[in-house]
Amino acid sequence: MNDILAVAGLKRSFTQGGVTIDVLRGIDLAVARGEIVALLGPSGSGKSTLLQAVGLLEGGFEGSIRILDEEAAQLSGDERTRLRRDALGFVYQFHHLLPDFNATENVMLPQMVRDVADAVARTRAADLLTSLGLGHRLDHRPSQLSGGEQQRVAVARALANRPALVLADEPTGNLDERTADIVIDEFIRLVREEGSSALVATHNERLAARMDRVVRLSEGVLVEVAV
Ligand SMILES: Nc1ncnc2c1ncn2[C@@H]1O[C@H](COP(=O)(O)OP(=O)(O)OP(=O)(O)O)[C@@H](O)[C@H]1O
Repeated sequence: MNDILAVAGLKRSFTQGGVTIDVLRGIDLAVARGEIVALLGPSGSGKSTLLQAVGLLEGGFEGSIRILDEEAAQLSGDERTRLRRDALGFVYQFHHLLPDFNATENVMLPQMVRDVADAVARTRAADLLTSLGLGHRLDHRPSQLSGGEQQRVAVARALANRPALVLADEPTGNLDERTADIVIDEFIRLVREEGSSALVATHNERLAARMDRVVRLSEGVLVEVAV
């Protein structure tokens, strides 16, 4: 079984003020080991909703989500947390780095949660940051970094625990075009080097075309897009 992620018949609706919107109407999606898949779709089409379900951050959906062959619906809360911590990495539009910690410490943190020894976590953090061109910024706090640098630290943090799958929600949405290109290329390179896989939500077709495969979320279902 080579799929890191297998989603089948995934549905999610929201009801507010007596009105129900069917955001996900039956999503089928597989991400193979080593594959980088772009998830395209206009604002409000449900990209974040899908990533939150796959990231085991939200319940309330119908259908099947299998990560590394484990069916999410059959797991207890603790088991879901364990699977999320061990198998998934996250990058968001805003970096969400801790302001009082420097770049190295921010990348060490997810490793500390998994009881990785301090020295090992520090070396891993420095290696990742150096690979992303931040070897001269290891001791800088987020406020002392540019937007592109902050986002690269967030990428390093997402990969720190060697996740099988990285979920990225508009990872370059806050960056100018040129910086976005650089960060997404670095992201793709590092995911490949690390032997990880990724599902990347974006509304940017140009960035999507750099990935292995593109799917588009439209009217609550996914359609494959030729690139
Ligand atoms: N908790 C919630 N309660 C009610 N409606 C919600 C909730 N979360 C999302 N929605 C609705 O679901 C739809 C999809 O939202 P979602 O954030 O997944 O879209 P998106 O494609 O990620 O958009 P964007 O590109 O703007 O981030 C929207 O119409 C939104 O209003």
